[in-house]
Amino acid sequence: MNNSSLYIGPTALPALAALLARPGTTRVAVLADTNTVRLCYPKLQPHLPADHLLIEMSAGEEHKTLATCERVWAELTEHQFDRHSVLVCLGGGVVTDLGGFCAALYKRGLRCVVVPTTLLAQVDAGIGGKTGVDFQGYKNHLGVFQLPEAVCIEPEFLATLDPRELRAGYAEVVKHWLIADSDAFVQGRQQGMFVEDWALVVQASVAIKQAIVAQDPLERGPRKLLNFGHTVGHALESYLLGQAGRAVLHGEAVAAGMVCEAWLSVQKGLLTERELDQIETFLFSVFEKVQFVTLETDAIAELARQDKKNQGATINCTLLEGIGRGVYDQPVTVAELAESLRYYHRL
Ligand SMILES: NC(=O)c1ccc[n+]([C@@H]2O[C@H](COP(=O)([O-])OP(=O)(O)OC[C@H]3O[C@@H](n4cnc5c(N)ncnc54)[C@H](O)[C@@H]3O)[C@@H](O)[C@H]2O)c1
Ligand SMILES: O=C(O)C(=O)C[C@@H](O)[C@H](O)[C@H](O)COP(=O)(O)O
Ligand SMILES: [Zn+2]
Repeated sequence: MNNSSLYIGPTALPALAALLARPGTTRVAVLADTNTVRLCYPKLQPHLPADHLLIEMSAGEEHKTLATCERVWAELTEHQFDRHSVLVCLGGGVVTDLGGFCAALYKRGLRCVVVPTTLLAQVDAGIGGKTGVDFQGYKNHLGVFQLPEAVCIEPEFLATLDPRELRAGYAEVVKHWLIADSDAFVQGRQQGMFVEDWALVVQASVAIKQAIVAQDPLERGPRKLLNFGHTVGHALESYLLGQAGRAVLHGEAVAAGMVCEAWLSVQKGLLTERELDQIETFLFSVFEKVQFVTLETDAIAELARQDKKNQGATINCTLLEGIGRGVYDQPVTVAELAESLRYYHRL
């Protein structure tokens, strides 16, 4: 995989304009959801060629599906987009995951530029080339690794973000600290969500993710560190997504998953009770508890059998061997995952 160019801050949108004006570029489409069309697209428009095509999709995880991709592909086809065209993905992780996937498959690949507009997408989803959609209730079950040509991060987009969405993105920031930066965790615990300059948080978090992805872009090994909190988190998110009125945001599920997987780390003798307490106290100071009943824990844990880190019947989890030190390929059982959910439920 080649590298993506990365632009963060005031140079990001002018850099996008320069990329789109590159000789040989045939057409430009912008994929945005109903909210980013309204709140972010006007800021992007001056940096786009006048004849660009706007493709709008419905907002929300429930639309991260093949059906939405089909609509995107149909529009690109109708407007005769070729491989020298560019798809600009303007939105949160749903738009960047789905748009990146559409770009990778359309005519076996057209150019793609990511303009992430949520904290979660700026620190995580927009970086590293994991693209995909949900399928049959399983998270990101269909997807490809395909780096975009460029990632253009303008932290000013965060100004219109709902506080709940900002918090959800913060979960992935905390994940980066827990797997790779103990000092940032110590500092972050003091600061909490009272952040003066989100651009600095974004920059530091992107650096952690990029360093890990650079070592292992296709997730054969160390990239699995970035999945801390996701074995349980994705199971919980998938379980609740299918139930009316109970869906939680990806970051909220990951925050819960990190508590469960930190607890599992203690059970495996990798993390101390004191460290678990620090992690839990901090996460519960930011995130509300995800609601489920103990009767549901087995069914939730069962969903981890489809986790992409698994090998055969072995469920491989990423755990912590200390704050700031993730460790991947740690085998866990469905029973242990269910027990971790019961622990979380009792807190
Ligand atoms: N590919 C990866 O590496 C990766 C990493 C983490 C998460 N993800 C995926 O990302 C998705 C979650 O992403 P998300 O949290 O960004 O959710 P999202 O894309 O659903 O965006 C959250 C909400 O915020 C709105 N929004 C976006 N930008 C806005 C802005 N600037 N102002 C106001 N509203 C805005 C969206 O319309 C949406 O309603 C999940 O599907 C998750 O699986 C992927
Ligand atoms: O970039 C990665 O690698 C990650 O695992 C980042 C995660 O935060 C993200 O949610 C990712 O989409 C999960 O991937 P999956 O392979 O578990 O679907
Ligand atoms: Zn995630």
